[in-house]
Amino acid sequence: MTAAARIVAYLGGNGSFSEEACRRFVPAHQLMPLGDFASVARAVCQGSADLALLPVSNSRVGPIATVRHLLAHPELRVVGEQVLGVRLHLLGCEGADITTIRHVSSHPAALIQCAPYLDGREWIAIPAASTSEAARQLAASNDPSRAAIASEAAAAIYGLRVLARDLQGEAENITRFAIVERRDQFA
Ligand SMILES: O=C(O)C(=O)C[C@]1(C(=O)O)C=C[C@@H](O)C=C1
Repeated sequence: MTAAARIVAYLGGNGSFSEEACRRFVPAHQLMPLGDFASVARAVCQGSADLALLPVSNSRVGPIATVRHLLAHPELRVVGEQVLGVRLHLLGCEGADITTIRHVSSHPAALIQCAPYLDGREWIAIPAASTSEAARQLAASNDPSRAAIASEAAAAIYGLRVLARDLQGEAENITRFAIVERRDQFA
């Protein structure tokens, strides 16, 4: 990564794991949250962002196919990699507890990471654009039959309660992030 980079694009809004990765691994950069991985990659290709952080693989899920595909774009190059430990919690609104939940929403990668916890529960899993978006939508719905799987930071930001902690279980749950630049940026 070069010293000249200033704007970093990433998936999610406040409280996403990608945001946590940005704050840790590329601090002092201006954050540009976007709604999906393709928009993040496009922002770097088109020059509206100087770099991007994208999750490339997870210790439970394996490679994140969509992101691998985007990173094959000839205008992009990976300039660094960092790993983030991911702790996933079940969040609910006021009045919710484990017995009121019927639907659970999160990013598909997070839902897979929690499969051992979710298996055997008769909850309907609803994919969301990111863990933080699942938390934001839950807070807006204020519906005690719904839950989101997201970070502790997302619980605080969206005023949600943590109903159950560490759904990823005890084994290490690590997501590897790629730091990406436009290939010709400093040519
Ligand atoms: O949804 C988020 O919070 C993200 O940053 C995405 C993402 C991913 O796609 O792997 C990042 C880290 C975790 O593995 C779960 C979700």
